[in-house]
Amino acid sequence: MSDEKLTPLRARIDAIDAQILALLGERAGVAQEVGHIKAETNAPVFRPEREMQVLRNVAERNPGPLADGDVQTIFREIMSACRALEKRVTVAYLGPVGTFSEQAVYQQFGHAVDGMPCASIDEVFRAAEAGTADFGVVPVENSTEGAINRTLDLLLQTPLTISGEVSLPVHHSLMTASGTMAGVERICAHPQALAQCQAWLNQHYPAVARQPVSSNGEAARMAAEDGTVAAIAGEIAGEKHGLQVVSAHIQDDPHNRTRFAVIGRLRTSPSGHDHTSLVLSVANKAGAVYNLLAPLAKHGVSMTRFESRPARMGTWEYYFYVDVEGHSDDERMARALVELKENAAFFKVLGSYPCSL
Ligand SMILES: C=C(O[C@@H]1C=C(C(=O)O)C=C[C@H]1O)C(=O)O
Repeated sequence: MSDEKLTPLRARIDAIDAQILALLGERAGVAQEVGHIKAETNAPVFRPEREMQVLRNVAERNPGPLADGDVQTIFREIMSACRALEKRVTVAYLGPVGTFSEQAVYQQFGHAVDGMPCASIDEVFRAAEAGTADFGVVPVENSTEGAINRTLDLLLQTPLTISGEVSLPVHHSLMTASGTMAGVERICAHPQALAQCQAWLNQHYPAVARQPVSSNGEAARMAAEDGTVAAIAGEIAGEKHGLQVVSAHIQDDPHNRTRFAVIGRLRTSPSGHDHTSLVLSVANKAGAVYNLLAPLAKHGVSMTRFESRPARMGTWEYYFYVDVEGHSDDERMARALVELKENAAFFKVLGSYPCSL
């Protein structure tokens, strides 16, 4: 390769980088000014609806050849760093480090945040409720395995609201310290991950014992210390513990995704493309659910999710977790919600938030 040809191109890249750097500095200065105004009025630093609008804008204006998703990743980090100049937010998540929940934190907030790994979903709620963390990130549903019931139960009681959602592709790998399955006696992972890889495991390692553990991160940690253990986890968790991949993408559904909720005290304003999450319940009689949901159809509000959970207090039969398109401040939605509330024995708006990218 001739450096003669590369040298002038590299000089151009250096000159462009200098311009980018100067503009980044200018942008950060403006963000600091925003920060001062927010501090005077005690306004929230993190504005998910505004950040989502910026990300949608850059995808729309992207001249190429960079992919929209890559440009958005860059701008997410720019906003994260700018926001950290106003105030660094602390975000609790289901740990340990290296979990998909941690990835979801970075997907929503960028890397200029203080992550707070918690031992359980309950602890994430507690940290956000007590104010030790500004926000929490909890898994809500998986496309293969369905609802994360503990999260649904805790959402019912919490005074927090959902201020954002994150949808992550979840790819699992089988990993060991050596990169081979020689000497492996058990395959460890979180029960959800074992379930998501069930058919693949039955086909490839039917004779190896499967052991559910508290998280995939914990499985990766065990595999790093013990040559008889193989872990199923995301490759980031494997890298953190120095594991090598035996087989990649072993989840039964190649489109496997997990949806996470961002919980906090912040009531997110409309972004123009939002979801609203509700919990409802009705007395157990014929046609009750049909009547309950009628206001949505009447006001043209589309439902994107309907999930039921048995009520364990005895008063009502089921709680319905319903997601609809739009923001609770939208006129049509506000009218539908008033009527829904009249029909419901239990009614709670969990929050309105921008749809994930
Ligand atoms: C600068 C602001 O504060 C934060 C940082 C943003 C950014 O860097 O673009 C956007 C929204 C906020 O989370 C703002 O509210 O506009």
